[in-house]
Amino acid sequence: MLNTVYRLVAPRRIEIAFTDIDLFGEDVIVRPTHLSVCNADQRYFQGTRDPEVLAKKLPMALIHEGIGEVICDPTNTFKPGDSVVMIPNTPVESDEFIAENYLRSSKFRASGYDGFLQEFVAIKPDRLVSLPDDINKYVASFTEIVSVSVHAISRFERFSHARRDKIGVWGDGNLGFITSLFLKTMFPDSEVYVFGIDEEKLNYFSFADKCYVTTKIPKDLELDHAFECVGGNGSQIAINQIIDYIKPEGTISILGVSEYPVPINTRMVLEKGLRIFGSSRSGREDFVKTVELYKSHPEIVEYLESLVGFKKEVRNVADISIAFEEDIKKAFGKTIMKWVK
Ligand SMILES: NC(=O)C1=CN([C@@H]2O[C@H](COP(=O)(O)OP(=O)(O)OC[C@H]3O[C@@H](n4cnc5c(N)ncnc54)[C@H](OP(=O)(O)O)[C@@H]3O)[C@@H](O)[C@H]2O)C=CC1
Ligand SMILES: O=C(CO)[C@H](O)[C@H](O)COP(=O)(O)O
Ligand SMILES: [Zn+2]
Repeated sequence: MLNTVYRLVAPRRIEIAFTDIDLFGEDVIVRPTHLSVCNADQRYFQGTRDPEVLAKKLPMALIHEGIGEVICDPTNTFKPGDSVVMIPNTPVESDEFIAENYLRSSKFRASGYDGFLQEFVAIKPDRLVSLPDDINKYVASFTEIVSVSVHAISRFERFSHARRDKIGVWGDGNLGFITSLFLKTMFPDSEVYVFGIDEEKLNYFSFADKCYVTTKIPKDLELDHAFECVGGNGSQIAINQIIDYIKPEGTISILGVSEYPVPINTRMVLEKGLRIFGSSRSGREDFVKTVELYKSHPEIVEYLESLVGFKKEVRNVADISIAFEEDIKKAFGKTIMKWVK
């Protein structure tokens, strides 16, 4: 079957390519319905990655956050019409100690390998997780970034000491919102404090115990542990501020992506005996856990509705480009493209 793939060939230039899809192989054929834009897509779209990286990874279809409906499944795992979330990480081996998203051999869609911006996606059945029929599809479209938070919090549970009375989250954007919301859900006895730049954005964090603008943090405030969800140029200030406010033996979870190495106050990391760990992407078990949490805590999905930002119906390259350009301008929330057949 002929498939249309929407590939970024150069910054801000998306072109159509045609590929052939085997309907009788081992892949499920999914028609993407709702696709959500990640900051990583924007770094490729705007060409802010290193030119060498762009030269190596383009052309490729963007988007690694998305859901769709099953068209056909030669493996009989899914039925036509099933609503599914697609997992972008694609492992080719397994390891006893190293999670699928950290194996250097794994491929990741929209990072050097075609993402979900295609008419049809051919995908292994274990890279799909069924969604409840009645879930808000705009919210479900960004399940991948939610699963990244769930993954980092699950690792935090393994790495941090058990006094978790006060946990700080730096970043008043999407990842900060999701991480603080899931910390409240997964550690209901902990107080979650959010630290951001903009009071208006912090108003969205109604579930948090306290919110602070980073220039007005009380001097005597102390945290047991903290998450950095800022990335980019803000990473350095955020990580060093965390180091200032965290108690000895605390754990810092780093999630923000930076293009350049970030200088941090290692002297205080040593003096306080801090543990710092990074997390990137997620795997099948994180997606399954995320969908289970949607079902067991339906209020999560309601809170996540606040992140549904600009909705764009897309039919062609021009519509897709508008979605990416509008996403650059938005103040808060996710941009979601809905395919119109
Ligand atoms: N590890 C992973 O697998 C993943 C990593 N990411 C990365 O996480 C980062 C955040 O993503 P996302 O939430 O979508 O992006 P957003 O831009 O929505 O959020 C970042 C927020 O942090 C705010 N900020 C800037 N400086 C500071 C500071 N010093 N202290 C506190 N907040 C600050 C920004 O404010 P302002 O806009 O005013 O600058 C913005 O609101 C990105 O680098 C992204 O690429 C995303 C998904 C998965
Ligand atoms: O967004 C992400 C996961 O959801 C990661 O930040 C992204 O996968 C990093 O990959 P790349 O090197 O292509 O930016
Ligand atoms: Zn992402």
